[in-house]
Amino acid sequence: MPMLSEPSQKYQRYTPLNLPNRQWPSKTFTAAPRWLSTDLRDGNQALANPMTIEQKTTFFRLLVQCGVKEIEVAYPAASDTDFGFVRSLIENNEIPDDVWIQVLTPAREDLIKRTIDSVAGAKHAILHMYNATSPTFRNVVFRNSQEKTIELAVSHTQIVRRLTEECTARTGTQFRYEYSPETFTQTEPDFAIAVCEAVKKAWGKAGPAFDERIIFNLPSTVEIGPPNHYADQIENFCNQISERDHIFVSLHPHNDRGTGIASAELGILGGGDRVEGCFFGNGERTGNVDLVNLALNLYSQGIPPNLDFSDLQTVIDTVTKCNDLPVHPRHPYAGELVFTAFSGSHQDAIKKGFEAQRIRHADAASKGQPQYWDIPYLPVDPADLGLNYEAVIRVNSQSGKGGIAYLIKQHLGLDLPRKMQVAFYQVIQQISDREAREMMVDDITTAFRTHYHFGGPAYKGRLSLRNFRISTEPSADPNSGDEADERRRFDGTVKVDDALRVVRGDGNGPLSALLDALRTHLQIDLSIREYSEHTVDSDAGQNARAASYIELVPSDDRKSSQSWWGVGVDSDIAGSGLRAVLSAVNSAIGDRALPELKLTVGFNAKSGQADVASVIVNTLGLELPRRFQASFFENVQRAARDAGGDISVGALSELFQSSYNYNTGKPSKDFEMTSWQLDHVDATKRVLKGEFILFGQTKKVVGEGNGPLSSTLSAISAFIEGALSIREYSEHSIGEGSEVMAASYVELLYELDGEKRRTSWGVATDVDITASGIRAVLSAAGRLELVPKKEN
Ligand SMILES: CC(=O)SCCNC(=O)CCNC(=O)[C@H](O)C(C)(C)COP(=O)(O)OP(=O)(O)OC[C@H]1O[C@@H](n2cnc3c(N)ncnc32)[C@H](O)[C@@H]1OP(=O)(O)O
Ligand SMILES: CC(C)C(=O)C(=O)O
Repeated sequence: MPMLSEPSQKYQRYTPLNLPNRQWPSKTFTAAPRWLSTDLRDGNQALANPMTIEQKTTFFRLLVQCGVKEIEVAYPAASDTDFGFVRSLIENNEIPDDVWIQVLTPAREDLIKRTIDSVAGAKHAILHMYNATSPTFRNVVFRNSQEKTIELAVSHTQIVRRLTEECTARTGTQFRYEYSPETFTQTEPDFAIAVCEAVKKAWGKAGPAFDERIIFNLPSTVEIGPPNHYADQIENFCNQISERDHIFVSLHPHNDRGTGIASAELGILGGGDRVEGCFFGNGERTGNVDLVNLALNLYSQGIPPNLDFSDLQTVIDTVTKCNDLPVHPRHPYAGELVFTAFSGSHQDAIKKGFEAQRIRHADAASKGQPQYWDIPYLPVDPADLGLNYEAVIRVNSQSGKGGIAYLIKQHLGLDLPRKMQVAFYQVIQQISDREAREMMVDDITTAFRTHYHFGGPAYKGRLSLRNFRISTEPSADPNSGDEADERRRFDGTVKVDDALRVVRGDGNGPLSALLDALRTHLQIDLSIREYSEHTVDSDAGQNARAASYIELVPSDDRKSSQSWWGVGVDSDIAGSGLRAVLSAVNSAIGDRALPELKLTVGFNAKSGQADVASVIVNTLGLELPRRFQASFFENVQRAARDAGGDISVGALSELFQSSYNYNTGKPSKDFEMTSWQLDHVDATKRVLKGEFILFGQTKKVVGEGNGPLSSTLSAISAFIEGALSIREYSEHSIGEGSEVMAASYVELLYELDGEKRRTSWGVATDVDITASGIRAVLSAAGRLELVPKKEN
């Protein structure tokens, strides 16, 4: 049958109360109500497969753990399982002393008796009896008049009193009494009050103390009106009932209209003291009111809910397992999507909110003021519920730059500049549009690493920085007298595709010097349009690193609409900037062919120092320091003159090896180390003992210094005239993993009375870095034509 065009012919409106002085609309929440969980009764009776004793026990323990102090555990007369469950709680001492278990019974003597038997021996129990009071139930279900309905409630309350007192006398169990005029919201208000007055009188023991109060539970058994009507009904009841201070008014909202939460909240404002409900709103039909939701609503208003959901995921997992019902992904607080924003403007606001809050909190902390939570779109902090921020922002085609930047910040620690956010957003948009799916965090960070050639060998671009040195060059105008005019020089080794290139350039800073080097050696002509940097891992103290961001544009078109962004992170600020330049350069060059390093050429009239150094690094793996390059270049030029022009690559590296006695394969050298031992005498004193070949003869040596190199010099000095000192030293690794070796470079200065000072470079490699340093010193010493000490 289709929906009716005139539904008033089928459905009747609720009858509003005439309550001219209603107070609840201007009241606010100040404290949490008492909570009763009816998961194990009203929740359980609504399940296709009611819980087993094991499931009920697990659920009971969870409720206790969350701090629920009144728990309706069963309808014991319904089944042996329910009866047995109550007995097992008591017999296994599962009930803490401050927890009251509650059991429900209809108004039938045999069933009341069995219900009381189920709780006999418990420390505390609430006996809960109900009978329906509304006209339909009176007429249809019970076929009772109003008088008979009151009589049923009164006579069975008297039975409850008698049987509970007998039980107390027998077992010591302390009872409280709860009475429910079932279908309260559909009952004539005056009649509901009349029934409760009669029950109170029949009970005859209600008093003002906590244990003495009678509980009147006023259920919206079926939610038939809006929440303001429920609030009116509760306020009216609270005003009319006698001895209000001898009563706890309990609310028991269902959710047929989807306003169970609102009904409970307005009902509390109307005077309710206590709320009965289920976790995540399980219960008959559309369920009972959700206690988790109600409690966290209070929490988000700064009111302690007296329930602990600090580990909400465990609560969800336990409840869904026991009920065998899922929690909807959009369920307030608990749904898996409720702390998640997919849409761009939400993400942007959340990201800005977190940034602003960090500053606001630091300020409040410094003034000893509360650090209030105020994040757009997030009413509570997921962390308070034991949830992380992982899911706060998820990215799909509806997302914007802000959300993506937030994830990059969260997961890579990088705070992208605004224009770079826009650029990276386009990268993600393209992927997300193309693949028509949500972009997971891994997708985004991988896209970032791939696009910017960032974060490890797997993401390396065509160009990568092997080593570098930045030095200061005096200004081109020596008369300027301005230190700011000093130029910077970049000397470094860059891996270009598969070859290593020694490059150099200068500029007014390290980055422009690198760009100059790339322009000179690789015909890559780009300039910087935007640069920014920040500290990463700022909590890491000395280990903090710098992140740099660079936008490059073609040098001949600084206003170009096309630009390339790059990012670099390094412990050194210059290093991070240089890496950022190469990151952007990698995007800019794409697949473009670069001028090749013609390793077949070796040396010819056009070759410069860098070309020769490039040959050495590619053939021998040695990354010569700049002044070593210059020194060797002079050798090469001399050799080329002698050879009448060009030198092949092979001859060039042989020349290097023979010049510095480096891995020549020749068995004996005039200066070599055959054994060594370095003793650390104290923090600044080392003693080197060993056997060196000096002037072609094996000598036992001893030297002392503050490190291996000075100790080696001291050991040699005993055998020579004049004085040796170290002018420059550097080292680097060659190879990777277990194959790694150390390469050391030393420039020695030799001073001999009456003679010109001489200098020479030496080089050595060894698996041990100390040994490679000692060998490099001997390699340099061997080229200095040292004068042996005259024998005394
Ligand atoms: C709104 C609520 O959630 S109320 C709680 C509902 N929960 C349950 O019903 C779960 C447990 N119930 C049961 O296991 C069974 O209904 C029992 C064991 C209580 C009773 O079973 P039965 O004796 O077979 O009766 P049945 O289930 O058919 O109940 C209907 C009878 O109880 C009467 N009845 C219904 N509610 C009540 C009540 N609160 N007090 C007294 N009698 C009642 C009905 O008028 C009807 O009586 P009739 O047989 O004379 O016409
Ligand atoms: C037994 C009563 C309180 C009940 O569950 C209801 O009316 O929903």
